[in-house]
Amino acid sequence: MTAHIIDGNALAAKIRAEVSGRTAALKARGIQPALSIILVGEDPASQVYTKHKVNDSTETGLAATLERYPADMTEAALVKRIHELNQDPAVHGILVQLPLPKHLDAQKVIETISPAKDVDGFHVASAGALMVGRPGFWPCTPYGCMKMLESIGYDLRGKNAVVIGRSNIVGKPMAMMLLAKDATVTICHSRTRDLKSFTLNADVVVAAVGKRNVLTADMVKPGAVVIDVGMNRNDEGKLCGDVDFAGVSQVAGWITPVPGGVGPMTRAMLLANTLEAAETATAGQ
Ligand SMILES: Nc1nc(=O)c2c([nH]1)NC[C@@H]1CN(c3ccc(C(=O)N[C@@H](CCC(=O)O)C(=O)O)cc3)C=[N+]21
Repeated sequence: MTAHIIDGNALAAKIRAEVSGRTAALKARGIQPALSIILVGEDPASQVYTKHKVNDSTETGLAATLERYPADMTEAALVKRIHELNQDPAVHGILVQLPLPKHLDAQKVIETISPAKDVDGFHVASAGALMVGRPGFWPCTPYGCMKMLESIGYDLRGKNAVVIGRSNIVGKPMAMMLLAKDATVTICHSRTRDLKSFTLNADVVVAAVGKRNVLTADMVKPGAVVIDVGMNRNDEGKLCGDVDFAGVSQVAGWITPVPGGVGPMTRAMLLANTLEAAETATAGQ
């Protein structure tokens, strides 16, 4: 058996096209949707990612501003800048690229972002809203995973979903989104005993650990949907996920590739969240 591939690049392109349409509608009302991205320090991966985000934004008609600050920026200065952006009606979304330099308390910094502009969905208020099913921004990576499931018409009601990983950014919000669709959700993590006993029972597995080959063919129920959130490098320096793709794709029914899976969807959902922020902020204007 060979799994169907869920093409994140293709689905992300579709979402970007929708975003472009909504951007055009806002512009017709004289509103320019705008995203401010803050990058502190020189992390090479962050520089690449933020450049991608600016390019994606420009391509879909959003105005993205990348503000770069030195690695020794103080928390007070960063918080002050975020307060200014919170007050600026021309800015609809604010994103502070992670990781931040060690001397800055990332969660504290994120919580200075107005929840109405928290397009990453990392604010504690956004997390709370997701948990209780109130309106608020959903973190882009798990949100993108839900869109991928939706794209194959997958009905989660009563299904067994296993999330491997319990981060605030992916694992926990992913579990909440699956639960809201009536899946029976299990969160596994580094202290889980006998991971395979859980994954073998899963109709859906989301791997979000950040380690290669966390999920291998012998751990997957035939026909299961496998979503790979991992971003790792193999021995040849090539990008790979948490899932042994070659093996698991022989067993699974559906699988997402890396690259070209969840990554592009994460970026697309950031655009969608920013549009949503702009539409909400300017409703009736
Ligand atoms: N405030 C904040 N928000 C984030 O959303 C955020 C962050 N900080 N810090 C870093 C992580 C990582 N992340 C990725 C998004 C897309 C790809 C992506 O598009 N990957 C491509 C490959 C890109 C490549 O070739 O390197 C793919 O999987 O096909 C990767 C990684 C967002 N993050």
